[in-house]
Amino acid sequence: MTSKSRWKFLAMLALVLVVVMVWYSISREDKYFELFYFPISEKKEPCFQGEAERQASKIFGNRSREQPIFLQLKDYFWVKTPSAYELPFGTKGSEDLLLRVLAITSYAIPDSIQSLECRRCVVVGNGHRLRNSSLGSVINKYDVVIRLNNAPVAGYEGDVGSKTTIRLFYPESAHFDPKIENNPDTLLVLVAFKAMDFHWIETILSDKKRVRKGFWKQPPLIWDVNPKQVRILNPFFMEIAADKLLSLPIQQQARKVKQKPTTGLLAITLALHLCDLVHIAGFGYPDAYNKKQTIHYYEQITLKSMAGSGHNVSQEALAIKRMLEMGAVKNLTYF
Ligand SMILES: CC(=O)N[C@H]1[C@H]([C@H](O)[C@H](O)CO)O[C@](OP(=O)(O)OC[C@H]2O[C@@H](n3ccc(N)nc3=O)[C@H](O)[C@@H]2O)(C(=O)O)C[C@@H]1O
Ligand SMILES: CC(=O)N[C@@H]1[C@@H](O)[C@H](O[C@@H]2O[C@H](CO)[C@H](O)[C@H](O)[C@H]2O)[C@@H](CO)O[C@H]1O
Repeated sequence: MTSKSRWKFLAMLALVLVVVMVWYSISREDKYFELFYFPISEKKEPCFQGEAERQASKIFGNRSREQPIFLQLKDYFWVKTPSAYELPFGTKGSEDLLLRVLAITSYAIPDSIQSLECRRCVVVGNGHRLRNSSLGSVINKYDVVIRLNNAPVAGYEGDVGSKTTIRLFYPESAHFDPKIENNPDTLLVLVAFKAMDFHWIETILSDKKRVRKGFWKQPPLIWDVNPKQVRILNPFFMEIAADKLLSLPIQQQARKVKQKPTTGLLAITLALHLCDLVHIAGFGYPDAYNKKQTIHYYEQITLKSMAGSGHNVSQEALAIKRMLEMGAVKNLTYF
């Protein structure tokens, strides 16, 4: 081989190598995107009865199958269901307050959900990734749309939809006018973190004397809702989200800032037990060094606002990635 043709040969070899490397990295990226973001088709995703429950048992074990989604009066009135943990992971010590709340609220899963052959659910996180996503009409097509805290819908319908089947909240995160951001039949599901949260909902619903102290932010004192639409989430789901997804210690009395799952991670845990198919949207925080990036789709606040909240967002991201990788949930936004 002359030196000229040797060079030609080497150049060809280098070119082939570059092509192979580019192809390999593109195909890997495709796989990555398929895992953490999946393209939305016009057709409804096929739904398989019991699929989410099968996935849930891999993550959370079989104990969760027997647990009611919402707390029931009979478990506290006729039998005194013992709980191993205090709020937010159990009801130990809060039974009397809880009993009064359960006497005026309901626990039933509405017929509109109960009668579905297969329950397609979407959990809408409050993340900035929903902004300009145009996912509104896609979100509205799910049978059950789960929203969190005071996340607005009015004015953001194009990106987040307008249907709200279930909204998780606690006193400090309750919207002051629940009629604006919900549908007439939205289930308002209280996530209790402390005994005062039960006291708050009782005084609001039975129009008793309000207590202002004991909250980290002033909750509504007048709240125009029908008690029949209020449910109390079984704290068992907080326990398993903390234990199985984040490996947090459940008994942690000595610690100053108690670590706990975010309401969104709790909602995914709930959905895996209530639904047959679980999709998520609007999850994911900016990197810690991204100090100016706003975190919500509806307001300008940064990660700094979450200091002292007791959440480990990087650990949560790993937990969500794990659920995406195993196919337990699918993501409508990127992750
Ligand atoms: C200041 C403060 O305490 N902020 C907390 C707020 C606040 O209390 C409410 O918005 C009411 O005003 O609530 C939280 O969360 P927040 O209401 O912000 O968001 C709801 C859930 O969406 C997911 N999320 C949000 C933003 C983002 N960039 N990525 C996300 O994945 C999370 O799973 C989150 O749970 C909460 O309840 O978890 C957690 C936040 O720490
Ligand atoms: C002891 C106490 O009240 N701690 C408060 C935290 O619960 C609260 O975190 C907030 O507590 C909520 C429950 O009440 C939710 O878990 C929410 O995700 C979380 O951010 C932070 C908010 O800045 O303020 C502290 O004083």
